[in-house]
Amino acid sequence: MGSSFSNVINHGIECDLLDELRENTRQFFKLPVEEKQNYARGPNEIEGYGNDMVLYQNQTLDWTDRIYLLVHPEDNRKLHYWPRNPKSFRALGLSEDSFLNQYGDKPTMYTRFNFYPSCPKPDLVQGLKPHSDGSAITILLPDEEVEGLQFLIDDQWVRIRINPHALLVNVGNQMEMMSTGILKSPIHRVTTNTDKERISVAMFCAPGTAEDVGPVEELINDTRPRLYKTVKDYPAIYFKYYQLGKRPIEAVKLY
Ligand SMILES: O=C(O)CCC(=O)C(=O)O
Ligand SMILES: [Fe+2]
Repeated sequence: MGSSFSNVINHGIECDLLDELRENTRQFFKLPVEEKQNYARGPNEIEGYGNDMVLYQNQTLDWTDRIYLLVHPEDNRKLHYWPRNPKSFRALGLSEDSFLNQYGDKPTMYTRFNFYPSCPKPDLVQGLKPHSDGSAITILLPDEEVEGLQFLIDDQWVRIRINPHALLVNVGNQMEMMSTGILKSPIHRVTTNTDKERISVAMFCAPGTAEDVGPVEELINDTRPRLYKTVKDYPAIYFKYYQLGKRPIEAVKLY
C-alpha cells in the first residue's frame, strides 16, 4: 500500500468557518512580536508560540513561526497559551468536538498554526523539514492561495495543488503502528517562496498518552506480521527522535 493521505471535500464543515480559521491565523502572526511573546513556549514545554526547541547542535531549523496548542482533552487546555487577540480565536470551531467525538475515551488533539514568511533563499532553507506526523490522523487546512506542501511518493516530491475548500487528511505514525503498516504515514515537507508568505493549520489527533498504542491484534496473521512495538506516549518518543533528524517510527519497529 502506498502513502496514505487524501483531500476531503464533503467534510460538512462550513467553508466560512475554515476561512475564518485561516483569517485568525494570519491576524495572530501579524501581531507585534512583543504581543505574540505573551504566549511564548516555556522551557521544556511543547505548547505555545515559537519555533522548534533547539536540543542539539547542527539541528536543522525550519523557516516558520508557529503556535501549538493542546485542544483535547478539554480539561488539560493551557489557556494562557491561547491568543486573546484576534478576539474570535478562542471561540473558533476548534473548541467544538467536531473532529474527535468518536475517538475513544481520552484522545488528544493538538493544533499547530503555522506561518511561513517569504524567504530570500528558498533553495537553502525549507519551511518545514521532511517528516511524517506523530499523530494517528492529521487534519490539515492549507493556505487557500499559496502552495508549498509536498509529499514524497516513490522517491519524488509531489506538490499538493490548492483546493480552497478541501481539508487534507493525513495518516500519522500511530495509525501506521495500529494498522501494522497497512496504512503508511507519508513523508512530507513544506517549501518556501521568495515573495509569498503562507499559513496552514494542522490538527493532530491521537489516542491519549496513557493508552497502549500498537498493532491491532485482529490484523495480525501469517502473512501480515506485527511490525511495531506497543508503546505508551508515542509523542514523547517522537519529539526526541524528530529533532535529531531521525525517523521516529524507526524507534518502535520490531524488525
Ligand atoms: O504547512 C503545511 O502545509 C503542512 C504542515 C505540517 O506538515 C505539519 O505541521 O506537520
Ligand atoms: Fe506534517
